[in-house]
Amino acid sequence: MAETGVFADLVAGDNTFKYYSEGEWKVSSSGKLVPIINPTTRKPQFQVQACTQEEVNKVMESAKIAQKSWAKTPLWKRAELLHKAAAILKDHKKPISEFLVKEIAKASKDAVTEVVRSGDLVSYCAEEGVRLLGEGKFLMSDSFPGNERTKYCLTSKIPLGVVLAIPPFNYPVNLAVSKIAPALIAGNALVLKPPTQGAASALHMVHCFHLAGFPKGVISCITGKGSEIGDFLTMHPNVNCISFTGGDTGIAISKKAGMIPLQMELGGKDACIILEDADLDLAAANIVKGGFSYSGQRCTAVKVVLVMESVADTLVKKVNEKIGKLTVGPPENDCDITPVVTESSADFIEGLVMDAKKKGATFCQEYKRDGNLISPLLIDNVKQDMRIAWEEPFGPVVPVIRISNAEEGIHHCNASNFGLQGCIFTKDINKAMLISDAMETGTVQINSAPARGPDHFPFQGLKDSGIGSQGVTNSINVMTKVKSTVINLPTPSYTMG
Ligand SMILES: NC(=O)C1=CN([C@@H]2O[C@H](COP(=O)(O)OP(=O)(O)OC[C@H]3O[C@@H](n4cnc5c(N)ncnc54)[C@H](OP(=O)(O)O)[C@@H]3O)[C@@H](O)[C@H]2O)C=CC1
Ligand SMILES: O=C(O)[C@H](O)COP(=O)(O)O
Repeated sequence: MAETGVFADLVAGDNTFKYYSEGEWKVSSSGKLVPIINPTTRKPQFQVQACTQEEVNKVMESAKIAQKSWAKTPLWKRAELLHKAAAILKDHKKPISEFLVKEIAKASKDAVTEVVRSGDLVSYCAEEGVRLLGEGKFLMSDSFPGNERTKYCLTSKIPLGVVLAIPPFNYPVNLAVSKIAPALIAGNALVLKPPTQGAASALHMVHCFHLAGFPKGVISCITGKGSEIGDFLTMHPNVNCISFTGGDTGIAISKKAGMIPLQMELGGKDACIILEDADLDLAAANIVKGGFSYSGQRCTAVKVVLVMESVADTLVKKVNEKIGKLTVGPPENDCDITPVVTESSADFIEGLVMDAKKKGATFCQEYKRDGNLISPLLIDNVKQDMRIAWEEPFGPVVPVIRISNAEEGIHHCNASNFGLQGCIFTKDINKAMLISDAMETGTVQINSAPARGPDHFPFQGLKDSGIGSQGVTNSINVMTKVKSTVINLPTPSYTMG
């Protein structure tokens, strides 16, 4: 593993890494380490520091101080540093991706893609920030009834202060930089709490920002179990904004957080509605890609297929043919289906599968599990009383519900407590638009599986799927607020024509 060379500073011992505070790599005074279990071997692979509350306080204090001078750093210089970090990150895609393979069992080629995509996101954000934050608004008072032109209002976007970023395990690098880059370009300081599974990759990514030369305290990284230090972090008085991606934890955080802006991207039960006129080959390919990439551990995975009864047999056959070609095995071998992240996650998935079996669903493949490795499974004839109709497996299992009209599909989608994305397969764009408008989700894809990317697209969930919107531009907006200065003139002044 990449323990030497450019990453030597963050190594605290054999497969053990430091946390990042005040521009330095440090060992926690707690003397405690948090193990990261390799999902494939189910044995401890790495260890990170279990940071203490005092260490969190120190990070927050230095972030607060550093932010003041960072906000006064010219925008072009902030962008320059981000471009530099992006380049360093991409240069080190190989070692960082190796950590992703070992700690979250992401297939090698997908792990490399995640790091490259992250570098691109950071650069794009630097560019977008320069344009977006370099502009303000100029309003004149006489457009509002009863006013003369005596007031000129100048607005600009200013940073919030300290942004706390908490990403989930499935994209520990990409979903971290999607919070870090917009926060930094906007002049905020950023404190990262990476997911425990994914912390080693995230720490190595943070080191790329260190190598780029960000001033001390502008970016920091606290490690430890969310269940132990999470509340202390999210309720810390120095935090001025929380950007969180993950599961129901986000709902709890939003109830506890103070009066600060929240950006929450939570779970999903993305529905895939297939109409009679759909291109079934295209639909089948997207169900397999959407439902099974990274073993279904994506918030945007296809999590329920709602297909018209008249084409259901043909569609299921086509999907099964493709599932039969998926490779199942370790991430090192670039298999399509790799072990799910934890044993408890595999147990949860198995619970959903067994419930469907007990209630009479049709299994298109035999259910197979070896440790955390679950073989891909399509479950047909799923009924409303089955848990898998409503809950997200976050694993390689896709339920199929047969419907007799589009309204049934829309109804099922909208009855969910989630509302992240959804998709429709049809050749009739007029029908697609009507269904899209009726679906209560943040995004609807027409003739493609749900997806967050490209990373500059808006990405948001309704209902329990989130608060606010992500995507490069929206994240910069969430992490800034508007400041106005009004020039009051003693007499009205009109520009001569
Ligand atoms: N909408 C979206 O964009 C996405 C949504 N998700 C959803 O996330 C879930 C799976 O991801 P997973 O990582 O397991 O999600 P979790 O909600 O369990 O964890 C997400 C992050 O929160 C941290 N955390 C845990 N407890 C607390 C706490 N009390 N306070 C603050 N932070 C805490 C975790 O740290 P630690 O690891 O140390 O526990 C981790 O960094 C699924 O439900 C999925 O749908 C996932 C990806 C994207
Ligand atoms: O966490 C997730 O699952 C992602 O936000 C989904 O991203 P993707 O659609 O680009 O895989």
